[in-house]
Amino acid sequence: MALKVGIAGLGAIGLHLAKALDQGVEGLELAAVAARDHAKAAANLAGFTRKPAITSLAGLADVADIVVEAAPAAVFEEVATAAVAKGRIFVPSSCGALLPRMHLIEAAKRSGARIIVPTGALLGLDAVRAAAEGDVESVTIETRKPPRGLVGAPYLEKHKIDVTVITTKTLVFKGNAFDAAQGFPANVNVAAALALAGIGPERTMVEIWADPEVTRNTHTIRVEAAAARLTMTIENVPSEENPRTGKITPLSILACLRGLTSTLKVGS
Ligand SMILES: NC(=O)C1=CN([C@@H]2O[C@H](COP(=O)(O)OP(=O)(O)OC[C@H]3O[C@@H](n4cnc5c(N)ncnc54)[C@H](O)[C@@H]3O)[C@@H](O)[C@H]2O)C=CC1
Ligand SMILES: O=C([O-])CC(=O)C(=O)O
Repeated sequence: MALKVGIAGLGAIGLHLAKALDQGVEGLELAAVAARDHAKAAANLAGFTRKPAITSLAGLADVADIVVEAAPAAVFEEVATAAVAKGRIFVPSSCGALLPRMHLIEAAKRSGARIIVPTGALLGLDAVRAAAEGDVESVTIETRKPPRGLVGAPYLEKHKIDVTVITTKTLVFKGNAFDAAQGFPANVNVAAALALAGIGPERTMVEIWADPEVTRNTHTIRVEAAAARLTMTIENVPSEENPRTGKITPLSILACLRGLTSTLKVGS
């Protein structure tokens, strides 16, 4: 029997994922979505072969085996708490919001839920996890985004940094992954995923650059470990709906969901 999928948020990630699931993915069935604007959601779902139910954020966990969160970080808790309490498989996009809520992992242990953080807009988490089974000296991530992809970040507002007037590449943040995720909740979920894969949010170091010369959301990770040295870069095409979000993100989540049911699974 197919696993039922519920998606919170029908934006750059959620709508693409919903469309892909509606086109048919073996072992998975789109059962429900939660959206802020129900009329808009109904219009977006009009052409779907099998229309999913439209539920509340918490209501997804009542009907879905797998709850994918693809909404703003501000509503993360509502989706996550219900999914974990009901023992579902919870797949967060806003994984930066998980860092200050690690109690959800204890709650998941009690309920039998699983929390599966997708690689999302990043790369190489298989190698980082493997390296972290041994000794790791350092993990860093350098993120470069076109300035418009950083607008609205609470850290920039707090420090009165106006990225729209930047004309040369500028380092706007340097610190650990925990602080990066709090200051840039819509920009560096990748840093949170990297931290969770490797040596944790306090030791994972992050640089965020506003760079008018880049057209892609670019992330470079560097790992110094006893077993290997890794340097990897991904250059993501920003999505039309939300320039903060790379187009690869819904594809990565789809690949992650396929891995939950497929007979052949590649990568750790
Ligand atoms: N893990 C990763 O690698 C990445 C994570 N993200 C994160 O994923 C999340 C989703 O990203 P996008 O799809 O680009 O955002 P988006 O802004 O395009 O879409 C979010 C959707 O959630 C809806 N929404 C807002 N409040 C809601 C509510 N109360 N109930 C239901 N729906 C609600 C909005 O109407 C919108 O359609 C964001 O937190 C983003 O920062 C984005 C890119 C990469
Ligand atoms: O899409 C990207 O390049 C990364 C991103 O927004 C995030 O990690 O939140």
